[in-house]
Amino acid sequence: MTTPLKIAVHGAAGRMGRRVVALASADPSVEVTAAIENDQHELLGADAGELAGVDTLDVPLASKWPTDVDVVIDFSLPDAIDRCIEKCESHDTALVIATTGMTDAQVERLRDASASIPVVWAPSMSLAVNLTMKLAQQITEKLRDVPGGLDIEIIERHHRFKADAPSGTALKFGDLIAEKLGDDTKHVHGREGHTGQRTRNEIGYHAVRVGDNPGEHTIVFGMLGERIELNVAASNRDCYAAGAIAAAKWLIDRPAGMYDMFDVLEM
Ligand SMILES: NC(=O)C1=CN([C@@H]2O[C@H](COP(=O)(O)OP(=O)(O)OC[C@H]3O[C@@H](n4cnc5c(N)ncnc54)[C@H](O)[C@@H]3O)[C@@H](O)[C@H]2O)C=CC1
Ligand SMILES: O=C(O)C1=N[C@H](C(=O)O)C[C@H](O)C1
Repeated sequence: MTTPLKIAVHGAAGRMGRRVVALASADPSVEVTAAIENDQHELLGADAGELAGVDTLDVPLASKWPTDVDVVIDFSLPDAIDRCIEKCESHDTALVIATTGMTDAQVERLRDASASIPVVWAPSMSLAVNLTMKLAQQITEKLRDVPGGLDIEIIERHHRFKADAPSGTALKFGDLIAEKLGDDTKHVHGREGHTGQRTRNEIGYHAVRVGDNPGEHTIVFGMLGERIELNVAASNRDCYAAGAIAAAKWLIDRPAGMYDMFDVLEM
């Protein structure tokens, strides 16, 4: 048997961090060796397995950066990202980064780091979401020049606790669709007041925050006379956690570089 991949979960006490710990603890090919949290977290010292609702792992929630780790899986907050990138770089550790809402400067910093460490960065680790992104691009390509015009709007729904809007996934859908629409695409966030008629080159974004929704995206392709709606919805967070663990396993044999879930899923 090969040695299990040593994983550190960054943001281990969060909604996603706990699911990563839970799924990883049931997978013999990986081992959670560290559970990183912010230095003010009230649960520091608690066992990461117990927090995740599985067996005790003897891995305490800690803020100190661990040493013996193959891959860091990050589901945290933008404020925590600078340290995470810096530590992965200085420890020469592969990084799967799932946090959304990063600033442009942080994305630049991540790109710099990927010159020396392998990084998977994706706003959604879900197989279904990434497949839907490809479908959205295909539909856009086919309908872009349809007589009467094509209107594309992205509606995302998430739980009330989500801190960023629109979702990272909605923004990525928009960027991928814009690649097929052309350079003059305008990204329009919500509409209010006397907006005038919709222009032909815009993508509209609408962020709904309700209850405990773990993530849902609907891409509306509206034409005169008919429309297509692509809907992809999570029933729980395990699609993201499983995707992140798959990304960690895939990443470990790669050279330094910036990868995404299309690379991991070979799409
Ligand atoms: N790429 C993907 O597939 C997905 C991405 N996300 C993103 O992941 C992020 C986390 O989502 P949730 O788990 O729902 O949020 P959450 O708020 O439940 O968890 C974030 C965790 O990060 C911790 N944290 C804050 N500062 C830290 C620091 N300095 N060091 C280490 N940990 C720190 C918090 O204490 C908290 O436990 C969000 O940006 C969300 O949009 C969420 C689901 C899927
Ligand atoms: O915060 C969440 O929950 C999610 N965030 C990601 C995003 O912003 O795209 C991915 C997923 O939709 C869940």
